[in-house]
Amino acid sequence: MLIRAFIPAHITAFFVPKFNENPLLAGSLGAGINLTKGTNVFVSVEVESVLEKHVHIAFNGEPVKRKDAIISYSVAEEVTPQEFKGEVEIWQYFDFPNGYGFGNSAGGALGTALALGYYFKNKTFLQAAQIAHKHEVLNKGGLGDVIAQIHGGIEIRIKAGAPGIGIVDNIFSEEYKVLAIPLGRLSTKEVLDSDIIRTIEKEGQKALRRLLKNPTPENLMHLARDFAENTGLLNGELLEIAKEIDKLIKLPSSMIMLGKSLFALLREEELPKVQERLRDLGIDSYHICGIYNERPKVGRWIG
Ligand SMILES: Nc1ncnc2c1ncn2[C@@H]1O[C@H](COP(=O)(O)OP(=O)(O)O)[C@@H](O)[C@H]1O
Ligand SMILES: CC(C)(COP(=O)(O)O)[C@@H](O)C(=O)O
Repeated sequence: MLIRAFIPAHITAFFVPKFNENPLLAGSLGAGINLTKGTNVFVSVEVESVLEKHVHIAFNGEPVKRKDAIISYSVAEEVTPQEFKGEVEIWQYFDFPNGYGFGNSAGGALGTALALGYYFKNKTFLQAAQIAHKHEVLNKGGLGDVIAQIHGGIEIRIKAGAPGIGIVDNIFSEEYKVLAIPLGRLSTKEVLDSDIIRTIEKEGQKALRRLLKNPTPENLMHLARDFAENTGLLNGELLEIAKEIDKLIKLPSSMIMLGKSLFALLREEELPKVQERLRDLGIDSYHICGIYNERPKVGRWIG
């Protein structure tokens, strides 16, 4: 039996890290957007063909070693029952590159947890999601991606913590397209461990306060851009490209936390001009997606 889980990519607009020794109480406040593109995880299980439990993970069809996918491996080992003997194969396919701020590590972890929970019927949705959150936080892959991904939509994290503990709200929105431009990697772990984190906390709190007073997608983009520039994370070439895009659309573009990537909310009619400009700038790898307003999907996969 093949199980498939779809987890939306999640882009963070701004955030306030909330560290805690208990990973279920750790997380983040902030806001972000779930996309119609993301991570598909396929799980197949073969029972009793071997004397022990074997877990294999592949990213986009290529097998990955345990140390390169420690988050998903840890999740798989915890969700698969201890006494289980057999082969567990986990195939993760990403629409966006790893490490560019699209929450791939969380998507892979959550997809793995939900698909295995579905197969073994040994966890509830929230129990599986908490295991994904725990390993994501312990390995500093992210803080608030998992809880944001299970809520969908344009989200505001108003109380930090794991799924079932933190609180996520949603902003009402008209039809917007999301332009996402992956331009480079930025290690989430390195940023979370660095000194910028103090400025991130201050700027993130300010943005959250202002967003809750005026909770619109338009305000979100203005606050995201202020956060990105005031923290100094958005600079150099990335900032130059953002300014080019801003000349063509109504709302400011901003930086995807935490990756060297940009995003913008735009109307269908604004697209052709932006696409033309991106072509002129020599940027051909960008994505246009919708906002994903549902919960992640998990179920039996037939063909
Ligand atoms: N699906 C996954 N499962 C486990 N680990 C992952 C997965 N995707 C990415 N990682 C790990 O996380 C690192 C990138 O983390 P992060 O910067 O949070 O990326 P992203 O912004 O895509 O979430 C990668 O270098 C890789 O080691
Ligand atoms: C911004 C970040 C801390 C990291 O995001 P990513 O690099 O996409 O895993 C996120 O998890 C959040 O809490 O908002």
